[in-house]
Amino acid sequence: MSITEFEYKTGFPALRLTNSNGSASVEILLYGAHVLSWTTNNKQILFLSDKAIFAPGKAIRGGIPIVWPQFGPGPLPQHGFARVKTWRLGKTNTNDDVSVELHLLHDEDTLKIWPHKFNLTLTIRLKEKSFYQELTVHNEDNHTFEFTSLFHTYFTVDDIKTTTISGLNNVTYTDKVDGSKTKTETNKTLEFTSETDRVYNDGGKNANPILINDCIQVIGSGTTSDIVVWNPWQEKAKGSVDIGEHNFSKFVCVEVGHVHDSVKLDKDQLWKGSHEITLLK
Ligand SMILES: O=P(O)(O)OC[C@H]1O[C@H](O)[C@H](O)[C@@H](O)[C@@H]1O
Repeated sequence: MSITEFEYKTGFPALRLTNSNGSASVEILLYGAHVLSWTTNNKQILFLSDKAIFAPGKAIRGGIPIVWPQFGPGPLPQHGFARVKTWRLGKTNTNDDVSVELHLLHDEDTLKIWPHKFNLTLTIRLKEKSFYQELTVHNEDNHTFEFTSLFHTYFTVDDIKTTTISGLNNVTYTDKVDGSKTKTETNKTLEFTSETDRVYNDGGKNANPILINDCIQVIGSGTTSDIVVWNPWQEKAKGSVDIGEHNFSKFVCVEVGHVHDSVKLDKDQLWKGSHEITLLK
């Protein structure tokens, strides 16, 4: 079991966590507390675009961006600022499962655009077949603040056209590619034939775990029970500088979080949200 510090590309301090027999590893940038890669059983689970842009202030296309304190468009930049800030390494543990804690504290720049004092801790834990992330939000201000939060995970798939997702049957969702209409999932298994951008409200309350291709299981916590499912499809991927037409079929985003409404966090209070991803076979 080890934790190694290294530099990713030029100027991006990074960490590599490896389990005891070397069969699983994860790579994390301090920039965005961004998980770039998770391999287990010699299989890369996450998708990272070959056109991803690594530059200060830019979001990285692929891996697991942390969406906080705002999901989607709004008064703040799209998906908030946590994914484009540099986090600080805190506690590490190599005794049981290998894990690290990363921290992000409010600063002059965040206070200018979001006038609330916060302290975020992201715990990342690697087990042999699974990977766990937990975000703790501490309200360090003297008033209540609100936020939405999401683990924006990009999963690598052989072909989006043959990809299936199960576990969402009967769950209500907002269809962002159909005028944000509210619908109920009628399919036992979700398949992809066109651009898909859906916010399943309280998806996680549904007792079923989410399964991607019957092989990867995704589970949120009680506080993170919404599931966003996204693939931009060919045209939008072509128009996106950091995706590219050739990449649209290679990934699906299955994102666990709390986005159907805002979390209201009182002063001095803590909020925790997590997800666990397991390779079943
Ligand atoms: O391009 P980004 O800002 O990273 O957002 C990528 C996607 O994130 C989520 O999945 C949203 O539901 C989509 O509407 C959005 O297009």
